Amino acid sequence: MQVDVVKTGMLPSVGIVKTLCKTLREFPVHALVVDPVMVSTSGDVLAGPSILSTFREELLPMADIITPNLKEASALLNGMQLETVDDMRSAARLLHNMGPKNVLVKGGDLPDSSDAVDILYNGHNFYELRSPRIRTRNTHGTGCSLASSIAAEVAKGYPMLSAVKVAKRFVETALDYSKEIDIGNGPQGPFDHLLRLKSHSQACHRQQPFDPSDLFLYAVTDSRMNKRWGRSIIDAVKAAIDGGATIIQLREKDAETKDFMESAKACLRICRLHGVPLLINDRVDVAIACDADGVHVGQSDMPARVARTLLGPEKIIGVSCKTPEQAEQAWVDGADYIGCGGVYPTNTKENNITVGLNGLKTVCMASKLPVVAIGGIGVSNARAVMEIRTSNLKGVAVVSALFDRECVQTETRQLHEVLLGSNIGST
Ligand SMILES: Cc1ncc(COP(=O)(O)OP(=O)(O)O)c(N)n1
Ligand SMILES: Cc1nc(C(=O)O)sc1CCOP(=O)(O)O
Ligand SMILES: [Mg+2]
Repeated sequence: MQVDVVKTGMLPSVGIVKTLCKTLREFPVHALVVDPVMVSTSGDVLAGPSILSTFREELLPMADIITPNLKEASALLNGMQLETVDDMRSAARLLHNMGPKNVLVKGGDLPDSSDAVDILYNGHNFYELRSPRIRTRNTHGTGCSLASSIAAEVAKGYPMLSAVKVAKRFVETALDYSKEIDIGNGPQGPFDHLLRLKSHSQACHRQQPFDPSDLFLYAVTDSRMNKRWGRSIIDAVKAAIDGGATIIQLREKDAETKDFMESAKACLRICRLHGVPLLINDRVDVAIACDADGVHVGQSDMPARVARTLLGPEKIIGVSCKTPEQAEQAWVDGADYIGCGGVYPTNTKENNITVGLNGLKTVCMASKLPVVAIGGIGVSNARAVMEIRTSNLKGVAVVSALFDRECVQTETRQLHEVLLGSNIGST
């Protein structure tokens, strides 16, 4: 049997570390994930300092990633004080000099931080991975689970940054899901890894984790418009993809649930063929039932936090936001992106408040999440929207300018050209 990825946990003696390194030299693997377990989250010392030099000299240089917590990073760096995110960056750089390809310094124990901040460094770039801190005593085993999840993602073929993001999201979602569990009397309780089995959403066949550049040309369908122009939702989706749409949302307000599910399944097959994510508007149940790539919810729909628990860590969740406060909440709730509008007045959504370009800019600047602009956008004004030039504005979401037209493919292609000409949003 060929082993692709090895993940190490507690290695309690020099002899064991040396045997492991010798075996890995003899039987090389695609990737080695080293969780340098020395000090547990609860503060117990799990491996003595005598093995530190063997770690530094033999094991770390072989690793594709190491995942120390603050105490472990400090122990590997001769007791270096780690109290701020800047300290974590310095530690990541120093540890990288010891030879691993990637270093993930986990800041779960960082004092005075309302977020859980981890620093990933690959020798070229630092990635500051933040998520809301989940207040619970059920944190036993989070470090091991994170490293194991990274190993599993790498074994599935994902690049390291994606693997770390998915693993972090998994741990965060599992922590949140199991924060109320009350087992035992110790200072820490366990968390429940099986949330996805329980939420019936284990199947995820999307090829890639969410990439914010997918928001570049976001086509949102409308059943009334398709009816008016005598085409099926499936033909509309095909045409939009052929014209260059980079993500599709099915916004079928009038559809019967059964018909909606059938159309969604057919659209999903087309989207998967083209590597284009498919989201469902409002209907988390339909998204789960047809294994869509995610959902888009508004302020009066199912809260994103609940949708996240139901959908699991890998599905895409977008939230409509008109204010910085809503954008902050979307981030706290575990959304992947926000939709901000109406940038211009629209006839597609009744009584929609127009926030204008200024409102869009204000929300973008406040948002920690990528943003897609929506509302009254088409070829004539898409460039002006993208020219507000905030780095997290990734694209435009459009309904009528694509679907209330005779040829969806031509309209989409033209909009695609305008967006490419604006040379923004694709980074
Ligand atoms: C990308 C994107 N942004 C905003 C919306 C609007 O969602 P919501 O406020 O829930 O309104 P409805 O679309 O459900 O009428 C969206 N759908 N997509
Ligand atoms: C669905 C939707 N949401 C909006 C918001 O502001 O949140 S505006 C909107 C309708 C967008 O349609 P069109 O591209 O035809 O203007
Ligand atoms: Mg909605």
